[in-house]
Amino acid sequence: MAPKTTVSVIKADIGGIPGHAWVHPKILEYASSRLREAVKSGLLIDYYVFNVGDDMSLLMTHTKGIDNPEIHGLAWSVFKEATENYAKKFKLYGAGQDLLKDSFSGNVRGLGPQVAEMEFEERPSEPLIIFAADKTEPGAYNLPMYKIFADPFNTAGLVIDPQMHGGFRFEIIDVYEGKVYLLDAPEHIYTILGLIGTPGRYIIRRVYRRSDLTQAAVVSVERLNLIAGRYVGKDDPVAIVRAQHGLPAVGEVLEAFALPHLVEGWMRGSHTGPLMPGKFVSIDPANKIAMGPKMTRFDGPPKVGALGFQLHEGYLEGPVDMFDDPAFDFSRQIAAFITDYIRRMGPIMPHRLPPEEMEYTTLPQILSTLKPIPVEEYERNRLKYISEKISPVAIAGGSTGD
Ligand SMILES: O=P(O)(O)OC[C@H]1O[C@](O)(COP(=O)(O)O)[C@@H](O)[C@@H]1O
Ligand SMILES: [Mg+2]
Repeated sequence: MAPKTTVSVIKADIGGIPGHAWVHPKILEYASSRLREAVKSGLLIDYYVFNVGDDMSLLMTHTKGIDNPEIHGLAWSVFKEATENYAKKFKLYGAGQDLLKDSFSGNVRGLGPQVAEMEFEERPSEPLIIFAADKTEPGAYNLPMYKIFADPFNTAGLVIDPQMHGGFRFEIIDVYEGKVYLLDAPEHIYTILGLIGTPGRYIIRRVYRRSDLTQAAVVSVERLNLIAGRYVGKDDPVAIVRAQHGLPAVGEVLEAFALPHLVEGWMRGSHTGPLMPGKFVSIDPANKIAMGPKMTRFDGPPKVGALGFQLHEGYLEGPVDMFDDPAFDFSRQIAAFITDYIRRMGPIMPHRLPPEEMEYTTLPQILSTLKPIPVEEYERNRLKYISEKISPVAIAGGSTGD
């Protein structure tokens, strides 16, 4: 059997410049130098460091398999030391934000960083697209993943290519209950949609070609708020998709991002907004660094970046910035238009998220200071209540400052 290659993407927000907009170039340089050493020592075959917004991703190739303590340990130490030596020193905003626990015990899952990893035997040619998004959550990939692997109006190959005609198997995780649903397209598409239409809870985590169980995609599914029990930013997710030769073509993978669908996240993790396909600002092949899109308007809008590679024996040829093309300018304009439109709703739902999703934000702290009056009691004494100089509702639990 041919040796297998593992592709790991581990990402964390360890501090932004300014605020939550971008990653400091020195942090990317530091991470690149650490991963270069890991190549020299033989732990990694190849790597690339990049960011989208304030999240830094470490793309690493090796032969150690998924969930490997040495690979996870390397990522953890890069994030930890970059936090200590750069983010804290420069007083970057939210230094160490995603490093939720102090002790590392072999795996970064559950500690804050997002992880997407896949181990596979390389095909004769292996195109890969790596996605990273900021100001949103793992369920943001539900709709594109569904389109790529189950929607013939997106992916012509589902109709035309005999290797794909048997469809794909979706692994969907319920992040609240810790349960997995395995469902097949096309037979179960209505059930799949019934689940993934709730992207905050049911997340497409892996996709397999049914004819031979080739894994085609993996998405990171860590939910920070569920780990931390409080608002610590959104779970800006990463994903890996393999393309071509019996899997969706590169263009079919990208097609799913042409219409900027609405996702949860954006400002304070509390708003719905369009997922804009973003362009990278610069690519530095010598240092293996790609500097990604910035978060600007209302800390967004939520953005996704896509880097394309050809993989060979673990080496990464590329990247190609896949959304840096006039074909996606129109998508960006649509996203800008939706941004402008939806922003006019201000703090009103559905622009602001529903109460269940606000549970982990700071809004409950504000609302809990109010002491509303029972309706009957109020109706009996309405004149007394309305004549009070300052609202008796706000005053009862301490002024909210309104
Ligand atoms: O840290 P603060 O000033 O309380 O602000 C909350 C911040 O949380 C965020 O939602 C964090 O975004 P990230 O999840 O990308 O870190 C920003 O939109 C916002 O600026
Ligand atoms: Mg972020």
